[in-house]
Amino acid sequence: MSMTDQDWQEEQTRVKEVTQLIEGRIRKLEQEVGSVRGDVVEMRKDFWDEVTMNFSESDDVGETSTSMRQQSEILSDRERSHLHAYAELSKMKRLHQSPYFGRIDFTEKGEPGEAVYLGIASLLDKKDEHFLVYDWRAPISNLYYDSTPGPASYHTPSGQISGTIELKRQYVIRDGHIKFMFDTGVTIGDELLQQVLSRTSDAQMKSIVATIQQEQNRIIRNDRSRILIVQGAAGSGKTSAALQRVAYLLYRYREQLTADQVILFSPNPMFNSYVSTVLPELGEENMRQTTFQEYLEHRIGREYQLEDPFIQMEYVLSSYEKKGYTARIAGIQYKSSQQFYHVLNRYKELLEHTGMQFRPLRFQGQEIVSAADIEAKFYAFDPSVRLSNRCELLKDWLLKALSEFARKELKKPWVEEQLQLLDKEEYQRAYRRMRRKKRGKGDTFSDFEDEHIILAKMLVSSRLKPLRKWVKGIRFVDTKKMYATLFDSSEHIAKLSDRPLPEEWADICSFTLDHLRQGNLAYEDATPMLYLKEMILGFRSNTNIRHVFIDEVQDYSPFQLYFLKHLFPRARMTALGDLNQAIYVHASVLQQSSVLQDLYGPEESEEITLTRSYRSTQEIVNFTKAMISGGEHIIPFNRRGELPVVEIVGNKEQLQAQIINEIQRLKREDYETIAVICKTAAEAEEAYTALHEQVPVKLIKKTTMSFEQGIHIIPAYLAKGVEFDAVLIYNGSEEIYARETERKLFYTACTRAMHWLHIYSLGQPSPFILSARNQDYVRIDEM
Ligand SMILES: Nc1ncnc2c1ncn2[C@@H]1O[C@H](COP(=O)(O)OP(=O)(O)OP(=O)(O)O)[C@@H](O)[C@H]1O
Repeated sequence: MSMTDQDWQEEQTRVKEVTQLIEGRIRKLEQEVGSVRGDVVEMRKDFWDEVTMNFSESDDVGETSTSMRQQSEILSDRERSHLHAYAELSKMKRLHQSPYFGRIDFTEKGEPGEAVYLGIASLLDKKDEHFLVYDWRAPISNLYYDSTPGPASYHTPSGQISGTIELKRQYVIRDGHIKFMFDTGVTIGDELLQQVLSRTSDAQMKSIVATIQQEQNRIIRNDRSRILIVQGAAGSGKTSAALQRVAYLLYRYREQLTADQVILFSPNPMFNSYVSTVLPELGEENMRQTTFQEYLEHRIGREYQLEDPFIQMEYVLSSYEKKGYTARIAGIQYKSSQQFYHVLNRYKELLEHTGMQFRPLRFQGQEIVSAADIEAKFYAFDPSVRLSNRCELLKDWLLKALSEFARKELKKPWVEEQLQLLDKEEYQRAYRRMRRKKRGKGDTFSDFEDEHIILAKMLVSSRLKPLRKWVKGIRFVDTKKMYATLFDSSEHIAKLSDRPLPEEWADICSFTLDHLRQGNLAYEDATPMLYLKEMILGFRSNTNIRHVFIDEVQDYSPFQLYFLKHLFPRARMTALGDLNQAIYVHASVLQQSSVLQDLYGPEESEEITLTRSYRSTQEIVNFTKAMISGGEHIIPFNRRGELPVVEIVGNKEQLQAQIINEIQRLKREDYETIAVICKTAAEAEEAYTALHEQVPVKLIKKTTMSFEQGIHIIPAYLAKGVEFDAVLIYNGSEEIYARETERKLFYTACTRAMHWLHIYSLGQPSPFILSARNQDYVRIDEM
C-alpha cells in the first residue's frame, strides 16, 4: 500500500484539527488552574526515610498506610480537583507537542472499520464520545505493537476481539506538523527507529513508546508471572522496557496500583537521575527508586562501618598483589552463594534449640542478669514458639527484672549521694515536675519522706532509661557474635553445610573475625548478617510494595535475591540483566538460570531474551560482541557508523595528549556527551588530573548524584546502564584488562558507546580487543 499526496493532506488536516481541539482545552484548563498555581506541593521524600515508619516495628505496616491516608486527606476537595485539572493540563500540553505517533485501521468482524490513533495519552472528541487518540497502553493498542497487517486479535477485560488490520502507519509530528510518515508491514518499521536512534544521546533517558519492538512489548505487557526474568544483550532496551512496563502497569491497574507501590533497584544513585524523567514524560508519577546499598545502610548502617560495593570493587580490581587476596575473593564468593544462604537457614533451625548468644544486662559495672541466665530463660520457653516471639517474651521478662532492680537500687548510697548533689534549683524543678505528675491521681504527699522517695525513684528511673531502651530494642540478642561463631572454626559450620567448604576457609575465618572485631562489615558480610538478624528478630518485610524491578540483576548475588524476595513478600518481580556485564566477583544470580527460576518456582517464572541491540552502531556491536561468549547471538540494529579505533601509544604523555586532541575534535563535531572510561577510581583521578586543564571534563565519583551533558571521566563500574555518544577508553592495554574478571568490565565499558568508540592502549592492547576480527576495527600504532 503506498502513500499518496492525498493521504498526506488528509493526515495533515486531521493533525491540525486535533491540535486545535487540544489548544482549546489548554486555554480552558489554564483558566481553571491559574488561580491556585503553586499551592499544591509535592509530598515525596527519600524512600527509605519515609518508610522508616514502615520498617521500624514489625506490626507498623497498618500504621503506615494510615499515615498515607492521612496525607491524602490533608488535601481538601478543592485542592484535589485542582490537582486533577493540573494533571489534565499537563497531559494536554504533552499531547500538544505530539498528539500521536501511530495508527492502525482495524476491522472487527461484522463491524465497520475504525482508524485507531495511538499517543502517549488518550483524547476524546468534543462530545466525549469517540477516541481521537488512544492511550498506547489501551488494550486495542496492543495490535500496533504485536501484529502485522492481516488477521489479528487483541484481549480486552471482556474477552478476545478478532478482526483484520488493514493499515499500519507511523508518524513523527512536531508542533502541529507531520515531519515523517511511513506505512509499515513489519512490526514497527525500521524507518522510524532509524530516525530515533540516530539522535545524539541525552543526559536523560527517553521514552520509547513510539518504537517499542515486539519482543519488548511482551515484557511491558506481561502480567501473568510472579517473576519476569529478562536476559538481554547490552543496549537491547532492558531498562527502557522496564520503565515503559511501569507506565503500563500504572495504567492497566490504575484502580489498585499507585507509583508508591512500585520500586526500582538501580546500580547507583546517578542512574536514578538518568532514568527519572521517563515516567513523567509519559504522564505518570515516578516509581520509588533506590539501591541495594541504600537499603543496607538504612537497616544496619548505624551499627557497623559498612563497606559499599564500590570499595569492594576497587579492592578486587587493584589488590592482586596484596596478602589475603585469594582468600577474600573465595570468601566473597562463598558468602554470596545459595549454599551459604542454606547454611544460615539451617543455623536458624539449630538456634531454635541451642546456640543463641546474649549480652548480659549490666548497670554501672554490675550484672543484673547474666548472659547465661538470659539464655536459660530463652530455652525454657516452649520450643515451638518462634525465635522472634521468644525474644519478645525475653524482653518483657528483662523489663520486669529491671523494675525489680530499680526498686532495690533506691536504697543504695549512690542515690542518696546524687540527691544531695542536686542544687536547689534542680531540686525545685524536679519537685514541681513531680507535683504535676501526681496531680489528679489523688496522691498527696505531706511530708519530706514521701517527697524524698519519689525524687529518688525519678533519679533511678532516669539513670536506667538508656538500659530500658536497650532492652526494648532487643539489643541483648548478640547477632554479631552468632554470625562470628560460624567463622570460629570449621567444625561448627561443617555441621550446617551439605557441601565442602572453600579451601581457603581458615583465612576466610580470620579475615571475617578481624573485620567484625573492628566494627567493620565487609560488603559480602552485610546481607548475610542482616538476614541472620531478621531470622532471629523477625523479618521486617514491606507489604505495601506490589512490583519490584531489579535492573542490572546480574550484579546481585543469589543471596541478595533471596533476601529481596523475603523483603517484599507481596510483590511481583521483574529482573533484568546481562550475564556478560556481571562485574562483581561474587556469584551472579544469572550464572545459573536456575537461581532466578527457583526463587518462586518454574511455574511462577517466565523468561524473555532480547537479542537485538539498539544502542550502538552496527560497527561497534560487531566489534564488542567478539569479546564475550555467546556474542554471535547479538544482532545489531541496522545503523551504520564508523569502525572503532584502537590506538597504541608508547607513553603516558602521548596517551594524554592524544586523548585531549580527540576530545577537541569530537567537540568540534558536536558530540554532546563524551566519556573517558577508566577502570578504577584511581585511574579516573589520574586522567582527571592530566586532562582537566586542557578540556572541560567532569569527574564522576560514586557519590555523584546526577548526570549532565558534557565530557565525563568515569570509572567503568559507574557507567553501568548509561550511554554516551562517544566513548574513549583511557587505557585498554593488556596490563589493565587481561584477567577473566576484567573481561566483563571491559565489555561493559565499550558497550556504553552509541556512535563512536576509541580505545587507547599504553603498550600491548588487551587480549579482549584482539579477539575481534581485524576488519572490525582500525588499528593505529604510534609506537
Ligand atoms: N524500541 C526502541 N526504540 C527506540 N530506542 C530504543 C528501543 N529500545 C532501546 N532503545 C534505545 O537503546 C538504548 C539502550 O537501551 P537501554 O539502556 O534500555 O538498554 P539496556 O538493555 O538496559 O542496556 P545495558 O544492559 O547495556 O545497560 C537506549 O538509548 C534506548 O533508548
